[in-house]
Amino acid sequence: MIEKMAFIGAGSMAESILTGILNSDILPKERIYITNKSDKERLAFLENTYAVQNNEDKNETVDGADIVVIAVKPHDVEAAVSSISDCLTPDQLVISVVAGVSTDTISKTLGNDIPVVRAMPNTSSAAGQSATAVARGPFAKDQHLETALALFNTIGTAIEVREEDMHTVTAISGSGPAYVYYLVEAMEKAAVDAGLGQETAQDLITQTIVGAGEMLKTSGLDPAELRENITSPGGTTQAGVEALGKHNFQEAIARCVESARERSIELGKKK
Ligand SMILES: NC(=O)C1=CN([C@@H]2O[C@H](COP(=O)(O)OP(=O)(O)OC[C@H]3O[C@@H](n4cnc5c(N)ncnc54)[C@H](OP(=O)(O)O)[C@@H]3O)[C@@H](O)[C@H]2O)C=CC1
Ligand SMILES: O=C(O)[C@@H]1CCC=N1
Repeated sequence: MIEKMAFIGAGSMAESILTGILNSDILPKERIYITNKSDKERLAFLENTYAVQNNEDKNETVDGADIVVIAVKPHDVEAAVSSISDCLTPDQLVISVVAGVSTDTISKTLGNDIPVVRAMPNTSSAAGQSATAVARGPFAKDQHLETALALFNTIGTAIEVREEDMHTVTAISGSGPAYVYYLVEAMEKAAVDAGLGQETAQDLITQTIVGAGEMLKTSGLDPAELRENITSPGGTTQAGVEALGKHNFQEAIARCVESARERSIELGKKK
C-alpha cells in the first residue's frame, strides 16, 4: 500500500498522473505532495484544483514518501535529482518519467543505492487511459517493478520493456497522443472546409477515434483486417486510403517516429 507519494515537477505530466491517481482512489489527496522549481502560482493552482499538498521545500516533499516521481524536463533532471538525493533512503522508490534519460544517469546523480524505475506514461493518464512502459534501473528489485506496474495499471495499462527500447516507446506511446490529436485537427479542418459544422465534426471524429480504439482492443482483429473490413472495392474508404498512400502517409509516420526516437536519444545525451 502506498502511504505517501511525492512529485518533483508540477507540469503537464505530473498533473496527468496525479489526476489519474485521484480518480482511481488508490491514494487520498492529503498524501500526495508536489513541488517544482519556482512557479508558485502553478503550485497554488494544483493545490486549489486537486487539494494535493504543495510544498516549496523539496526535503519535506520527499520525506517519508514511498514513491518519488521525477517529472521535470531532461535538462532539469540533474538539478532536480541532486536536490533530493540526501533526503532519500533505500526503502523509497524513485520513478523517473523523464524522456531520454537513463536510469544509470539518475542513479549516478542520486549517488546512492536508491531503487530507480524509469517509466514512460502519456497524458491520457488523466483519463485513466495511459499506455505506460516501465524499465528497471540498477537498484530496482522485482518488488519495485511490481509497485511501478501496479501504480501505472491504475491509470491505464502498464508493461515492462527493456530499457534500451524506451526511446522507441517514447516516440510511439509517450508522444503518441499528440499524433492522434494532430490527425484529429487535420480531419476537423477538412470536414469544416467541406461545410460541416465544427462541433458536429468534432463529435463525430472523437467518437470515431474512441470507437476505433475500442475495436483495436476488443475485436481480436489486427489493424489491417479492421481497415479491410471498412474498405469496399471501389468505395469511399479505398479512395481515401489511396489518397493517403499517394501523399506518402506511411513514409510520414515512419519519419515521425524516427525523429521522435532520435530526439529522445539526444535528450538523454544532453540532459
Ligand atoms: N507531457 C507529456 O506528454 C509527457 C512528458 N513526459 C516527460 O515528463 C517530464 C515533464 O514533462 P512536462 O510535465 O510536460 O514538463 P513541464 O514543463 O510541463 O513541467 C516541468 C516541471 O518541472 C519543474 N522543475 C524544473 N526544474 C526543477 C527542479 N530543479 N526541481 C523541481 N522541479 C523542477 C518545473 O517547475 P517550474 O515551472 O517552477 O520551472 C515544472 O513544474 C519530461 O521529462 C517529459 O519528457 C513523459 C511522458 C509524457
Ligand atoms: O515531448 C516530449 O519530450 C515528451 C516526452 C513524451 C511526450 N512528451
